[in-house]
Amino acid sequence: MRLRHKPWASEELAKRPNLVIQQPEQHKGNWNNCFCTAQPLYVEVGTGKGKFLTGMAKQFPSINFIGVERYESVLLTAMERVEAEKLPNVKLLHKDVAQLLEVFAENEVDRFFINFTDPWPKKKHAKRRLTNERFLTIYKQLLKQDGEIHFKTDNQGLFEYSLHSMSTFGMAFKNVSLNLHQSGMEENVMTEYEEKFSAKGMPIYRLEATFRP
Ligand SMILES: C[S@@+](CC[C@H](N)C(=O)[O-])C[C@H]1O[C@@H](n2cnc3c(N)ncnc32)[C@H](O)[C@@H]1O
Repeated sequence: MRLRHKPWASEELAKRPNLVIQQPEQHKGNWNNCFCTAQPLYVEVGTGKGKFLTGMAKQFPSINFIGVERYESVLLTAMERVEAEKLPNVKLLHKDVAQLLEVFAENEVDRFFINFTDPWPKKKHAKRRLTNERFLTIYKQLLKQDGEIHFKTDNQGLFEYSLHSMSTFGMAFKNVSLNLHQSGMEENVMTEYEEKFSAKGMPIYRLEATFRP
């Protein structure tokens, strides 16, 4: 992702504390209190500019959504998008996914979405992939008993790596697709990157996975 440095981003994000949660650690175990309604909690890691999050929150008002993103300049666009739609069921966190154990309690999350995460193709960078065992350990602790991970990517290498990484971790799969847009799946909300890659004719890979089959 090409990042445009926005030195004012931090200040802008801090002006919307009801949307961009400033000290998320304080809400650990009580995220439902941050929303108008107590309902299932879905978290998108590496949310980017928030297109998927916003689309999902509109489509599923009876779910609470949190988007996690480590770059403020990107999160700012997500914030503007969510604000424009006036969505009561979305919050944003400026955090690295590696820090999520500080922010959520065990069994607090119903679903994680990992969309078009950076593939980090070099072997020496494998630990940075959001489907590496380092991150799976975190998701496992935070997910409820029947919680799921939904993963989409355009990158065949990352998809194969993730299937291997998740199955080595003992996870079970369902609804695996090697060409999502030809699979007839309804209700697919496209992400920013998904739109870009599918417009170029690239197949989109997708899977759903659980830790406790
Ligand atoms: C390639 S973009 C995809 C954005 C969006 N999910 C989409 O599909 O359009 C990946 C995003 O994940 C974020 N990201 C990658 N690793 C992260 C991490 N460890 N913690 C938080 N965000 C991360 C990046 O900053 C970037 O915004």
